[in-house]
Amino acid sequence: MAAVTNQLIRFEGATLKNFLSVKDSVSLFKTPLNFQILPNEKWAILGPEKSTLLKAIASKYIAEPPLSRTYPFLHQTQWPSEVIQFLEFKGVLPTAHLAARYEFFKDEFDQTTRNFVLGHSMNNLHSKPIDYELVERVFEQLQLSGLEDRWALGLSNGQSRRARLAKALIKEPKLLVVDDPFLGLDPEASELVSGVLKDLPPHPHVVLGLRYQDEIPKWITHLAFVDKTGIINQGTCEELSSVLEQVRDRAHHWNNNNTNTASKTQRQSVEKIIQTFKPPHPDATGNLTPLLQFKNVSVSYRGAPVITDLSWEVQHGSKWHVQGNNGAGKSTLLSLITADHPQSWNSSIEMYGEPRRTGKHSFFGINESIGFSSPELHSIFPNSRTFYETVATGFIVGSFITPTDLTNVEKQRIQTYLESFGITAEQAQTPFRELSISDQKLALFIRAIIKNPDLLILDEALSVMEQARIEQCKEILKGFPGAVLAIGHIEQEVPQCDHFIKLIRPGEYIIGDK
Ligand SMILES: Nc1ncnc2c1ncn2[C@@H]1O[C@H](COP(=O)(O)OP(=O)(O)OP(=O)(O)O)[C@@H](O)[C@H]1O
Repeated sequence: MAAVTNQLIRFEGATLKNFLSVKDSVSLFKTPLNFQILPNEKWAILGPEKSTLLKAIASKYIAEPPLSRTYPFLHQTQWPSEVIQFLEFKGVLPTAHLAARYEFFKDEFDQTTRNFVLGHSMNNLHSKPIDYELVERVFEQLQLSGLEDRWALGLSNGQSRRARLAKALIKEPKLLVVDDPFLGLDPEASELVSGVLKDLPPHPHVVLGLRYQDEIPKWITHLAFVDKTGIINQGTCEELSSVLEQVRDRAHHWNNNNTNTASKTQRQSVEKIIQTFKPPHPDATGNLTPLLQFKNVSVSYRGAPVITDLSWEVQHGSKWHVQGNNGAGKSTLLSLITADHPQSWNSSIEMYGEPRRTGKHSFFGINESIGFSSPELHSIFPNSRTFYETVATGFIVGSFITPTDLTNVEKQRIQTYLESFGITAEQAQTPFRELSISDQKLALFIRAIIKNPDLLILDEALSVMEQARIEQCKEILKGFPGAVLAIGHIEQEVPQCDHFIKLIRPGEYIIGDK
């Protein structure tokens, strides 16, 4: 490799190891890494192992031999780990439990968005005092102005992602590594974040992690594709454009390409599971009461309305795309249904034709017939559960404890789903923390559907998955007889729906057919 002194980062025959892992002798990639980034280049890393390479770029893991990974652009007195910010978005800000976002006694425990962003910046990376001008600029650029005094945990998914980026930027890193920068962002917010990352001055340099199906920002100059073997392709966007097309095509035509995925017989077994679904019973007059009804429902936070006079009916088996920009109130709406929201105990909300009432209905009773997956759930799910255990927790409402008394039918049902997704026995026993983010989401998806719920809530449930996994989940949902409410900003990541509800602003909703 040519000796260029101002390289940003250089891997030369580097073998990476995770010294924290029990398998500490195993290298993370099968082949050594040879890779360099120059300061005028803007790289995006793609592929199933993108997060591993991004972490390696961000100075995580051990590189062997010791000088096989270097940061020539850094002053020798600076430790890479102190001047590099690695940002990954595993969902909203982690909380102790799901309902925490919506609780009212939060002030004494929580912090404002401003304090969250400033964090421990007094001890910032260069031990410099906070640059308040930079803070103001970053708040403005990321359109966080107006949210400074709001409770950080109450921020919507998209708002909290922008707040985390702000937090990283005001630490004035020299290198900013961002995995999945656009996930969960509405198209406007994606453009905003892309613009901010593009216009960052040479310091910090930026490296992005993207999925094959993502649109590559025009300002990205180079790409690297990574899988378990290591870097399989690297070069300029132009050089790799046809390879990228081929990869995208392969994923897109997953249904015609059965390698490494479910066989026809396995898919048939899943169909059999779904056929065990109990159909809804019509009343004495032959009418079917809607599964869910909202009758002029309103929600506000400290007087600020989020949902106003919403009336909406969800019929058994109907499939809905819940749409709206970041902060429009989609998660609030769904938390009303799952009774995670304090204002869920509201007689204007009816399920199976019965108005919600405290005393008559309980959180557990309500959720008996609901399955769900969301960014909130993803961020608090216990890391030590294996893939299999994660799915098994779906049989018990509101619990992350693995049931010890699964029936044979339940065990068989889990097995069938795992086989249908091509999950090997070894993967099934892998702890959640060691699964790729795509497979973590898959485990949560199967957990949501495992008990054949009457209502399946998929809040960005397919969003971080690899394309082939998304297609597999969509395929299963096509035959799913329960009702589905799906949130997703990218159409490709939303299952096939017949209806949509679009939240525009409080009091303004569009409800229609797709
Ligand atoms: N506990 C709370 N206190 C104050 N405001 C809140 C609280 N929870 C949510 N909000 C605000 O209500 C609005 C709606 O939030 P919600 O999470 O429902 O939006 P969303 O449509 O799901 O957004 P996203 O697409 O970003 O996930 C946001 O402005 C959010 O900041």
